[in-house]
Amino acid sequence: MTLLEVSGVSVSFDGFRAINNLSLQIGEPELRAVIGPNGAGKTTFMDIITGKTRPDEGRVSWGERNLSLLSMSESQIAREGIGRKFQKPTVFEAQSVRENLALALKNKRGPFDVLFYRKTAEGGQRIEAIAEEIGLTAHLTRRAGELSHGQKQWLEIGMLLAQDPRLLLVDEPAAGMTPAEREQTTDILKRAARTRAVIVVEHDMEFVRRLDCKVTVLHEGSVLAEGSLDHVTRNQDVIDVYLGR
Ligand SMILES: Nc1ncnc2c1ncn2[C@@H]1O[C@H](COP(=O)(O)OP(=O)(O)OP(=O)(O)O)[C@@H](O)[C@H]1O
Repeated sequence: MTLLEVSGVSVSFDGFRAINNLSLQIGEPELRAVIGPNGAGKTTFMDIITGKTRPDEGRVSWGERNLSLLSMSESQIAREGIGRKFQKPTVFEAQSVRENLALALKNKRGPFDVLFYRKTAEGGQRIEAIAEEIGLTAHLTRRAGELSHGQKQWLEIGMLLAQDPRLLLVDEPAAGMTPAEREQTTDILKRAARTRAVIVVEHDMEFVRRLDCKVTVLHEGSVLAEGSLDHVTRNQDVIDVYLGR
């Protein structure tokens, strides 16, 4: 089913159209990569979905009831189940990996989770399961500040997964990672996208290839091409504006 539908969205900053009549749909579950040259509008696109930037025109509808995200605040959107991973990891460095995950579980969206979360066996099991999912089982007792850059990124992805998002937005996860970390990151994102929608903005083509998913190429605030990576990289417009430079 379609989870997110962006249609005819435009936004200008000081007369410059950063997003120009943008339309795209994301399914549930789905893994989607969004690529495009600098200034194509990738960050602004995510800012619109999360409610940080309000478009001048268009619609953004969400879920089976086609709710308009444009009439919701940033925190309402987060409670709807839209999580965002920024480029820079923001984990609690002085706390252990386990404590970081426990904190994220405690702050889980939804009224019941906040009221009834206890240090229960179930909470412990969830932490173990998430640690397994992000490949940090062997590091649960370590201070987050001691982790490598890649491990911190995984921990933050784990903290977002603890909130059980329906849509996870991930901004340039490969940046600053070693090749081995990149490989593990693609595995984590692919696994996460089995049960939810995950949108990954990424410049690294090798990384996008390994994600092995549908790709949307943005250019000047609109969709230039969409399809498999092979399909879009054969597109002459994509070669001209993005790949051939
Ligand atoms: N708040 C703002 N005020 C003015 N201009 C902005 C603002 N936000 C974005 N822009 C402009 O809108 C255009 C799109 O920017 P955006 O950051 O969305 O592109 P991007 O595809 O994420 O680029 P990059 O790959 O460099 O991160 C750019 O020309 C940028 O300078």
